[in-house]
Amino acid sequence: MDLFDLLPISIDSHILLLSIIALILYYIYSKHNYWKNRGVACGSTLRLWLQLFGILIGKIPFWEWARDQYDALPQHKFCGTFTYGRPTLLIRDPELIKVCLVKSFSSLHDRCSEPDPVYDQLSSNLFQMVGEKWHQVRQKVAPAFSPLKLRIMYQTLRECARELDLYMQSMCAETGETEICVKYLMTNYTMDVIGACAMGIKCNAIQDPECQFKKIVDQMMCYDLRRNVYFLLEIISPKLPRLLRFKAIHKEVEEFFRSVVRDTMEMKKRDANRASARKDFLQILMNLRDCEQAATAECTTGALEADGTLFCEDILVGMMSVFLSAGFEPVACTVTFCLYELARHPEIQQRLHEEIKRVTGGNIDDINYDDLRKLSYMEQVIDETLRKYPVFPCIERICNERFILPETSLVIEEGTIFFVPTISLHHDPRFFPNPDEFDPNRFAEQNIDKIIPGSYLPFGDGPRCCIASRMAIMMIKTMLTTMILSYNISPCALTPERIEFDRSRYALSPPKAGLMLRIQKRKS
Ligand code: HEM
Repeated sequence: MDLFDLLPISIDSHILLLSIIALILYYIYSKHNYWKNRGVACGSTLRLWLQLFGILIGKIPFWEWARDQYDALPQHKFCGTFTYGRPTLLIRDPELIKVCLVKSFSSLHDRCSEPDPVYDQLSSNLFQMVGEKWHQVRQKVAPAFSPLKLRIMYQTLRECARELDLYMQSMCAETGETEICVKYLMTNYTMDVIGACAMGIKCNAIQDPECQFKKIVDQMMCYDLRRNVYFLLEIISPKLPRLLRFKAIHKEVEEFFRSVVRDTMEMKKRDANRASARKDFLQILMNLRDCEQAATAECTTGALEADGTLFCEDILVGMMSVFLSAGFEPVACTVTFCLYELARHPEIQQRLHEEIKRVTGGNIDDINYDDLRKLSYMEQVIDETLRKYPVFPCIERICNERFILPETSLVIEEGTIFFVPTISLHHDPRFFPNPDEFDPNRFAEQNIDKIIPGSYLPFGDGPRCCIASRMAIMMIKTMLTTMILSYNISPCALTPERIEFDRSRYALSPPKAGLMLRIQKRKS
């Protein structure tokens, strides 16, 4: 009796099984040689594939995989790896990162996942768009984030901040203090802000934390098996998910967004003539769509092709979904991390409080847009928070044409993925000495020149960087001013010594169980 006789399958099945295993091993081996044959350093293949399996089943977050690859080959400027079957170049050198993201943009202008408007309606968004269409949409949408537009938007932020303050006052009403899950509080508040700025809708997440809107947006930022399988299929071949009719997003999420955007557009049309109508992003996109429709009606042979409409309903829905999901989590997480560090560093919090008091005159209702710009120490604190906790921990690009990696003779094939592990750069002692220490002084005027270009990338770099970085900083500043001017933040018995990140999120996120801090009303 041999080993095979013990197994409950036939000899044909054994041969099939062994052939499949042999094929997989051959595939892995041949992939490993891909970089070796090109003279590019590459880490252990077995470890890499085990990690990728861990990502697929949701046990390892992507950023941990990238960090591991970065640490494996410390003496190299870049190293070869694989994202499932796709050759991937992980860049470790700040100068080369700058070159790739900025100078070589024409060869590296897209991210890995392509939109498929027919099959996945939420994918028609700025984050996923590729090529010329991305370029045109970005150009048209960028003015919505100009300082002038932000100044108008600031009024909406202040209204939301007032609600946050009222909520905090009610929490501290009895004893003057409370212990609160700041992640939960900031997530709800950010949802209200993003809902109001993006679509002019009142989510009321602070008052009603169970609101459906928040649940849906929250779901979009979570790793789950469905998403990971989709990602795997897409990396094997971008057309594969479509062929298999497999979607990354649950149908209910897509339908929810579509109906919210449709209803809000209807409401806006009805309110169009009212002076109080809000100037939110949806309104800006609707105006762009109206201009486009008018231009197409006047001139059918214009710059846009017959099927090249930029602002159709799918794009409006997709853009709203990305503004909500890309905006909500990073802002909420950054403020949570910041409050945690301020609680642990009372001297930094004190200096920040003094600055806010000096700049604003101490009255929360008097804080205006220009005051925010004068808060230079707060900027240092935010920069350091984003250094220690880069909520977007990796930047990715896909090579859209064969090109030679600058300053090398390495030919990069079309379809190769480029990975920049921001989290590793921000924690590399070569660029940031004592990286675990929270030290806003790194970003003080006299030290700013010591930061090596390409080593600090919280908002990415080059033409494809975060379109809303100024808006994000304005939101974070508004939240911090509201909290720090009137409340003292300190650790409580449940505050952890070290933060364990939530491994089920795309973004670097505080622990799933929450992050508890003590909040006391200040006396003056
Ligand atoms: C602390 C807050 C935020 C951080 C740290 C952050 C960071 C980033 C990063 C790293 C990227 C990728 C950049 C690259 O690939 O080079 C990105 C892209 C993007 N972000 Fe943000 N972001 C934040 C807030 C927001 C907000 C509030 C919105 C919208 C309301 C937003 C909308 C976008 C969009 C649409 C893109 C894609 C841009 C494009 O491909 O053209 N982000 N963000």
